[in-house]
Amino acid sequence: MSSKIPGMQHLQSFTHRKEKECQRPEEGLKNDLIIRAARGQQTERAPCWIMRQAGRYLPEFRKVREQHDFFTCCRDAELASEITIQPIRRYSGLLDAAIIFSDILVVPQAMGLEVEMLPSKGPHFPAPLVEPKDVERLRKKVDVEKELGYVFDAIRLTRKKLDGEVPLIGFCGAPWTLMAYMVEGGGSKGFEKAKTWLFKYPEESKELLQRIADICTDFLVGQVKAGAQLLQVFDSWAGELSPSDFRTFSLPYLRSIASSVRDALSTRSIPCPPLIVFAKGALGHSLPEVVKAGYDVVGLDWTVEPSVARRVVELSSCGGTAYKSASAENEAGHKVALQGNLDPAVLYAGNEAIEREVEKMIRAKKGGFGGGGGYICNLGHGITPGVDPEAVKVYLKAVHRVSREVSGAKDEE
Ligand SMILES: Cc1c2[nH]c(c1CCC(=O)O)Cc1[nH]c(c(CCC(=O)O)c1C)Cc1[nH]c(c(CCC(=O)O)c1C)Cc1[nH]c(c(C)c1CCC(=O)O)C2
Repeated sequence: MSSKIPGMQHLQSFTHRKEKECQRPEEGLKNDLIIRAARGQQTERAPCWIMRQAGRYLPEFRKVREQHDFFTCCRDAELASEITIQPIRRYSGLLDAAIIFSDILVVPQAMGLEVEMLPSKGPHFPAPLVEPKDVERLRKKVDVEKELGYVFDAIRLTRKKLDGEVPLIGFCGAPWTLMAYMVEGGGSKGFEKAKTWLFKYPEESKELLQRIADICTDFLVGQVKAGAQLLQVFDSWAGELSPSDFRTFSLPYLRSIASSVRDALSTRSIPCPPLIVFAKGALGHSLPEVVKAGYDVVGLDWTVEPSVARRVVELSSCGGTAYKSASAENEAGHKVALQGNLDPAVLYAGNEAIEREVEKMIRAKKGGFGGGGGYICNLGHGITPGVDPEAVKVYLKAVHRVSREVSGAKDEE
């Protein structure tokens, strides 16, 4: 049918060709450390990036924000790419990835909910979902190209500007975390409203969670097509759920996203970039389950001991009895890598404390991740606004030094 429309055939084959031409994420990169580490490989040092690295602790970001509203920054490709590159420029040679400047809440916006960013209060939904019938207010079908094309534009422009210096990470929020915002109407202490949904309307909650997961899948696939070279799913509020509720209301949707993104890309013959999952606060009880959720990398917060996480991955991949059911091989067939996990508050404590805590995080004899590869250094959550940018430099330099020392020296300690 469509091929009868003049010019359509050409357009279709063009789109097809463009998709076919989609590169492997590491192609053209001057620094592919993070891609190799994400695939479980040994690296000459641990690659490093920082959650929320483009943000309020940077004076250059605050300067842009004086002139422009938060979501304007997200929607304007020039501004979003500029902000994305700010930390790469400032910490030249010290950061091994950029993350596209945007927010997890662009997905609820795309679904039809209004979200404002209130100064010093954070996100606010003027009309949150109060009960299941409110779901009818959401768009039935979300066209991600139409609603979120501005993110894809920002990714394309940022890739151009980065010119292969470091890879670009795309991201989305996890279904449970997004549902929590959509129902609470903003940040929350106890998540009473969102949890009321889970306990009072479990089936409707699952429907909503799956709907969000499907949009996240389309959104992540679109980001890869636009040039994202790794993807991270942020489940910032995973730790608010009991172990059993996490396995009922969060984990299945994290799995769904990983497998659907892999399927969708493979159908289009597009190589799947490494997938990272960050389920904050849930790993104390569910690390083996998250390790086998279909991601290449599991992000850890600071409540998990690095050496213990290493053991969980090791044991499950060599058929150890402790976690026999957990296969630590992801779908790409390599051992799951780990990311994390310095307490962001360490960055307030001065150079000596930063050096000491980096040593603890990385040296195996101190309980750290060690030098066995398959490790991406990060904080255990986002960097906070009050951090001195100079402290970040001290931190990054310490990571380079210590991780270079331990790298490959599996039994150095
Ligand atoms: C929960 C969450 C949100 N957003 C995000 C999460 C998950 C990560 C996490 O748990 O920290 C993710 C996010 N938000 C932002 C990014 C950009 C890329 C990056 O540098 O990491 C990313 C990856 C920019 C932002 N998103 C926001 C800012 C600051 C807003 C401002 O400039 O006023 C930035 C730079 C606003 C935002 N957006 C959100 C909140 C709660 C807030 C307000 C408080 C805060 O800053 O943390 C929702």
